[in-house]
Amino acid sequence: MASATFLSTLSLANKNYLLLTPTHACAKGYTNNFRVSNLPSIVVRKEGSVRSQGFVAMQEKGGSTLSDDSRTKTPHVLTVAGSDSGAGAGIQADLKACAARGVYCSTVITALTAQNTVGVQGASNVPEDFVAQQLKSVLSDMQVDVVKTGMLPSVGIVKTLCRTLREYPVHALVVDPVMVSTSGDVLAGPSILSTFREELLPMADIITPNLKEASALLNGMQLETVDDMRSAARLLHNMGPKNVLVKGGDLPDSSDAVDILYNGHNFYELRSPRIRTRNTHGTGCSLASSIAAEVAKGYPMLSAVKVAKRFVETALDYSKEIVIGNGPQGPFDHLLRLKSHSQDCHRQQPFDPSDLFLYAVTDSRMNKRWGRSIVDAVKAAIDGGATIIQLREKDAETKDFLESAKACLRICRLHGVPLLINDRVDVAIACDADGVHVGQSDMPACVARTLLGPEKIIGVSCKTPEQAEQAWVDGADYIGCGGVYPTNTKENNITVGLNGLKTVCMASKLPVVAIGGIGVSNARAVMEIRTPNLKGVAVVSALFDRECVQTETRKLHEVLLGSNIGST
Ligand SMILES: Cc1ncc(COP(=O)(O)OP(=O)(O)O)c(N)n1
Ligand SMILES: Cc1ncsc1CCOP(=O)(O)O
Ligand SMILES: [Mg+2]
Repeated sequence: MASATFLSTLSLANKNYLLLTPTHACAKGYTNNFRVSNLPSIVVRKEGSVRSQGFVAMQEKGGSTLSDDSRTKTPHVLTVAGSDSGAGAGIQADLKACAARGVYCSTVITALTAQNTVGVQGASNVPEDFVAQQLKSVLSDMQVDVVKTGMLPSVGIVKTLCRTLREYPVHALVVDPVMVSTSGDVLAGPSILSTFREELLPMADIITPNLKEASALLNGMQLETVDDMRSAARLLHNMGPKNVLVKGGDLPDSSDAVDILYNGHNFYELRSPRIRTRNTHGTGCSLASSIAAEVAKGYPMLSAVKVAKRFVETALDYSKEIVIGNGPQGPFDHLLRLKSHSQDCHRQQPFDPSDLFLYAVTDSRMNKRWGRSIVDAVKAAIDGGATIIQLREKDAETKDFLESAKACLRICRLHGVPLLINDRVDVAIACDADGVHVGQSDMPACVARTLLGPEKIIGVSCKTPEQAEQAWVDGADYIGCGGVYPTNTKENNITVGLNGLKTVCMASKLPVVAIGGIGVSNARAVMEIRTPNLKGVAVVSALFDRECVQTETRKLHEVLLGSNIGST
């Protein structure tokens, strides 16, 4: 075990590190807080604590000692809990909650349960010595910040955990004293209560009982009001945990969800509107894991609890209509992804380069000039044969842009035409558009990719082979090359001509759409440069600065079909 009480060297990734005692670290300007922004986030703790005797890792370089910011530690939660085969609660919920909250999560499994949305059909405890082995494997190697406990089904397992935590201290311990599943099945019997009270609770930084669990820990005390919850929190605090969160989800006659947090000095009443949903299985596990995640990131307990509670409420609200299983209590979606995928019958198709064939790019000024809404413009372009739409609304207020984008998206989805947003990655995310188009001075494509995820379509404007190469490296799906011809639509835009287009097409590993001054009269000439990855033309004024968008789109469509290039 690394000790903070002496100075030593440690080899990490073939580099030598100095282990600093808390005294050294504080003298260097590190605080006793767990994580300080911009500083290496390895724990510095007071000596004598049962917590982590952590250290600040300092890289030795050429005799001088430099702080190694490049090795910022990943926040790490270890969950010690039971497996839920239905994956709504237990280990599986903990993993999802930690993933959603952006921390690493390792697992020690204490029991296997056969479980679904109806209830718990069976449970089998993992032997104590194998729980001990799992704990040792993770804690001896993986720099765990916070241990979170869930189902601890035997006195022996609780004792094993407490013993191992004394041997391998961590920064914080979050105890969810799971005793009864949400379906009412008993997961830890009364014999465990005294071991909880005497051994586990005194080690905890926070415990998170619901009303039934708080009552069981307090020998059956009646808990029916918020005042009762406060009394329970105080009594539980006397058992040794630093903080107590009594969850009032089961409180009768309350339209709000009220939880009481008590830290021995102050009571905090955390109140939020109750979310009416069937899908609450695993709420307790997820809340405790989320608290653990925020503590692992370095938040103080009150902030951690508030953020965790808000996260779970958001996920519950998002998951209200999800249908999984036939029982009374369904799981919810921690990653806020399942609803749009499962319920949207017009979901996005994977990107197909042939969609670039007739690429219609809207322009708010032109539509205004011709007295049509952006939605009408998009409808007309699709009716005329546009194969992809980009909303390029440079003057729109964000709120109006978002509303229009949502309306356009409904139309596009109905017709199976992808809808991209120009420049505004935020708007694309907010309306769940199919992707974005960004230029060289917009948000870098690699950042947009991180924000949008792997499935969305990203296009990048490129005038040179180098830019085309970078777009590919950044994870773009296509490039827009131009202006091929002079244009009034974009000010100060350099024209690359057909030669520039050809050069970029030949260098590009990505499909290309040509843009700039293109219309019925010259589209054929553009396509005739005959490079296989030129898939189509992107057009603004030749479609939208005209009286009838549908007619102009149809004419261009015919020209492109006539050129017989790029459509496959
Ligand atoms: C398909 C397509 N290609 C290029 C552009 C131009 O994007 P950008 O360079 O960011 O300029 P603005 O359109 O934002 O003025 C485009 N929009 N679409
Ligand atoms: C946005 C853009 N990027 C390069 S040229 C251009 C304008 C294209 O508009 P138009 O089709 O009216 O020439
Ligand atoms: Mg742009």
